[in-house]
Amino acid sequence: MAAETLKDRKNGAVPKDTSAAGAEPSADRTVRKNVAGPSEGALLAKSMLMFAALVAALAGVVALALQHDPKTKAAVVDFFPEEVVIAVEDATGLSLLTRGGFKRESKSVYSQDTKREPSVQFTVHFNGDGLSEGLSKSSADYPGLDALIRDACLALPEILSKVTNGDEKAAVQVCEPELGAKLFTDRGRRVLSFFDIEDGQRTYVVPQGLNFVWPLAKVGSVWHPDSVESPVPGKPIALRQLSMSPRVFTVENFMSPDEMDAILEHNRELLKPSEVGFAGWRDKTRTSSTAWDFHSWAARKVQKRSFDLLGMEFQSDMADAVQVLRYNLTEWYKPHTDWFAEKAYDGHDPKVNNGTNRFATVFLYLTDVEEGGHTVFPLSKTHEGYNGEQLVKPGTERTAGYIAQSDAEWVCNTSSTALRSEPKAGNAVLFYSQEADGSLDKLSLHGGCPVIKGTKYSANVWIWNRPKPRKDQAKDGKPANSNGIEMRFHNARGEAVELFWDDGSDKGVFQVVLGPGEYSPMTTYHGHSFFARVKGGTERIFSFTANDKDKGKEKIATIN
Ligand SMILES: O=C(O)CCC(=O)C(=O)O
Ligand SMILES: [Fe+2]
Repeated sequence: MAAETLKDRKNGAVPKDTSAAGAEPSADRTVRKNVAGPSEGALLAKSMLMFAALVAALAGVVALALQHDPKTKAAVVDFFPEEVVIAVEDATGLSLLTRGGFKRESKSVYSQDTKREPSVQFTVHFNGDGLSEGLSKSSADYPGLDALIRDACLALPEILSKVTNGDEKAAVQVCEPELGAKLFTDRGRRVLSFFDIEDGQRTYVVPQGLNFVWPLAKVGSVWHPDSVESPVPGKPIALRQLSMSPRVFTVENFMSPDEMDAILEHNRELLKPSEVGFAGWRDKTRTSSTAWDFHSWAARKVQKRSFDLLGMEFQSDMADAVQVLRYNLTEWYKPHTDWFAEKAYDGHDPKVNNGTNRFATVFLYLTDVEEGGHTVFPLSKTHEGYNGEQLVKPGTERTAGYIAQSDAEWVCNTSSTALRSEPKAGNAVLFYSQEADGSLDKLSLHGGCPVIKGTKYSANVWIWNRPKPRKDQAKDGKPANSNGIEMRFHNARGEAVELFWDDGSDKGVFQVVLGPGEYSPMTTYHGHSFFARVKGGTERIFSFTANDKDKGKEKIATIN
């Protein structure tokens, strides 16, 4: 079975070639102006654009300008292809005067002129952990940032051992900045030198192999990330924490009206029922319509902004195409996880052998919805307004991606206290499919509640923790969409069943849980066999082998 089969089932139509991403948008060139006064920074940035060589001269100019005070000296202390930092040394030591230019990509390098960095006090916490006290550090105690990162990372052995599954050798490696251990501020800025840290700030160490996740504060807290620029002047992007577990945030002011219009314009005519292959038939777990947007400038721009939001470098092979959705009246998407639990490709577990899976979803609200259409998180018990009620049947959370129909209906019901994120044009909801240590988060179960009034347009930006598996890594070696057999399994029994791909082993390869009456679409190939068991049972109650003669037909395999 190909990896795409699972995408088909979970998320609708699968594009033929996810690498066919089209023209890259022009890079979001962000002038960093948090340190310098805006006018100095902007001026400097302009100068640099014209002549990089001017940089050195500029430092001289600044130095000259300051000559009236004999105690001050200026020097270029940090020079990247796209950024310059000029520091002024005065009686109190080195203090930063100005910084301008564009995002840098290289590692921190220190000045040739002066190796001194500012002396700052700050705390270091582990990735994602906004709740502990953290380790108190002073830049003055370290010869450089790398030494600090290594030391702070290794000083958190208990958390570290979760990341490395207790492997001490691995712990030394994942804490090594040369190999990729990083430090971030509590505003999502990658720390490349001590200049990036403000006195008293919290910072987060991210071991090699992991990505930064937004640390948890108090539910209801709001902050403005440094990692991303607002597309709407005067309306800064704000992160509002909705839940601790799963890790969910509203992202306010994430898109401009022009961007939303452009995405809608580009995709309106392309929307098709979310499950492909069978004209006129809709899987009842997902009734929306879908279009995959590889090309529109706006989708690419918002996708890139989503990487910025997450503090990650944009990499096209770490994202799916933007998936645009339309929900008409009563349409919905039953709760599910966005990550792939099934072993459709080698290495679906991010914690094993550099595995990769979906890491985070930035779910875009492209229109307001008059009523309904909320994104619901049925397993959250850490949000405002939750009253302790039993939202889903006990045990559901042990079966990733499964929820009983009646529970799904209940959590969308306005009288339940489940966490629901309101669809509001221009906003997004950010949630993580993985925990800060790289494990898949079963509690990230979520769905789109039925639209009660109006139409909901929205879109998924999916970001993976590492480059996605190549199609030829699918378990059966068959590349995607290689002329497979499109079919559906139907559970006609009154109890939930588990479907397995028969790989010849006793256990088989788990595919999906089918509740009573449920269907699951599947792309498979001639000769491939499947079997089913009653959920939790051991006996095989059904078997099926795909046959090429079923190609192009509405093949349904009924489990009864
Ligand atoms: O429509 C929503 O609010 C959520 C949709 C969703 O979870 C998905 O498309 O994967
Ligand atoms: Fe989803």
